[in-house]
Amino acid sequence: MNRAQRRLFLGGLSFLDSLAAEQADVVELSPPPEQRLLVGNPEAIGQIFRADRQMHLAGSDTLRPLVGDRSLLFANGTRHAAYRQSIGPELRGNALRRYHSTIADTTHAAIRTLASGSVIELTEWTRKITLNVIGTIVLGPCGEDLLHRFSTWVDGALGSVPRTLLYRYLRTPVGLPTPWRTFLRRREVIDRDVLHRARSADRGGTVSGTPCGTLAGLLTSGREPLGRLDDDDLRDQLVSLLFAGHETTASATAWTLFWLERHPQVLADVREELAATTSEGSNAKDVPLLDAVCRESLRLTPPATLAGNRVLTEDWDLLGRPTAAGTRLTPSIYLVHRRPDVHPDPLRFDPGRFLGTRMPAQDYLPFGGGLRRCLGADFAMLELRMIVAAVLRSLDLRCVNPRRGVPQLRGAAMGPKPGLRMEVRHVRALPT
Ligand code: HEM
Repeated sequence: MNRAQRRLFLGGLSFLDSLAAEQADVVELSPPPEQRLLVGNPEAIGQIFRADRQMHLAGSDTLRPLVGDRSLLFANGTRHAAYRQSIGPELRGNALRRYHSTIADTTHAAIRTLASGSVIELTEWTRKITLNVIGTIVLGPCGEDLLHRFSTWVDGALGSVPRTLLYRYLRTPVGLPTPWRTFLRRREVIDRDVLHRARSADRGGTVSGTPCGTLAGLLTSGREPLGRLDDDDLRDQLVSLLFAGHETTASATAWTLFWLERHPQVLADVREELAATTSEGSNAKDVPLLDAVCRESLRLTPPATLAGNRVLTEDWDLLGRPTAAGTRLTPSIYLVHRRPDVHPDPLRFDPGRFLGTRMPAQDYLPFGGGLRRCLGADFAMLELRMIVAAVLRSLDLRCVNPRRGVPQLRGAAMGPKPGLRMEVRHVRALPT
């Protein structure tokens, strides 16, 4: 690990902020022969995404023990294409309609637990909602217990920088109890339970409707191009979807609610928009301002600061800079979103940037891009709009400690600092 890499790992966002201040284009994190470049130039990132077929995705050492070696997040070539071909259609277009009631019911249930005057830890609250939603979509109704244990397990590894450091660098299988051994012990139980649920869904035990009523049903159906998955493969895909499908969305929802609370005029305008429609936020066209608010929140505080690490499979030319095969390229979403030459006054929350215009993919990339663009992007936008709309329709929130509304990394995801709290000022009746 060289100095820049150490600064990225230990300093995290403060290091990225210093690079953003100088509008860094390409930063060497480690020298050849295992060169690693952090890329903050939109043109270069566009070039990388367009050449994704010439790249090989290197997984993340932090996430690998969580999601497994065979995770679709790290797959390459035909296997990667098969995962995308199988799962992708379930997470976009008309297929999204069947998730509306899950998102609405889960959000309403979470709102019903709140009384006027109560105080919530914002990201914990949004995380519960998004984990319940993705849990239902992946495994079917699966009860709080399994999801709670899943969440505790992830938290043990990624919940804070010291925890992540211990989990990542003290991976000794024997000796004193370490976070790593606790992690492995918990993983064993979770794997068993997740597989059990998926296989019983396979037998029609818990999932109503078609065998593909859940993503587990789809993955256990044996359909081509994936074919039959053995237990290890199935486990890795289920845990990957549960993980990727809730952490980032929870952060995005918390950020959006936070930014709205900090900008009362925007909040009033969104409420007016909602008052003029019966929409639950499922269709972006019915709520253009709310949609713009969600997009601006993803720009200013992107839950994923980096896209996946791409490794060049042949010599290349990156913005006129000769770059050898084997170089690892990491596109930085955070750096692009904070460039004043791309987003004037980048630290200002201004949803107007997204009203009536489409930003070029290389300038705005909360979901990455190219062949690896987030498979759940459309689903995530749907969920984000629907949760925020339901909250605004039924709750008035006031931030108790806005100073905690600053970004902090949690593994790969960037959320508000833990402990950011909202007081529930007023609760309005929900639709029955
Ligand atoms: C606001 C929420 C989300 C954000 C910001 C986000 C962001 C990202 C990013 C940056 C990537 C890497 C793309 C690249 O390397 O170019 C990614 C990949 C992925 N995401 Fe998401 N994501 C979100 C929600 C979700 C959800 C809800 C799901 C599942 C239902 C999901 C599933 C995936 C999968 C499977 C991949 C791997 C795609 C591949 O390698 O082919 N994500 N996401």
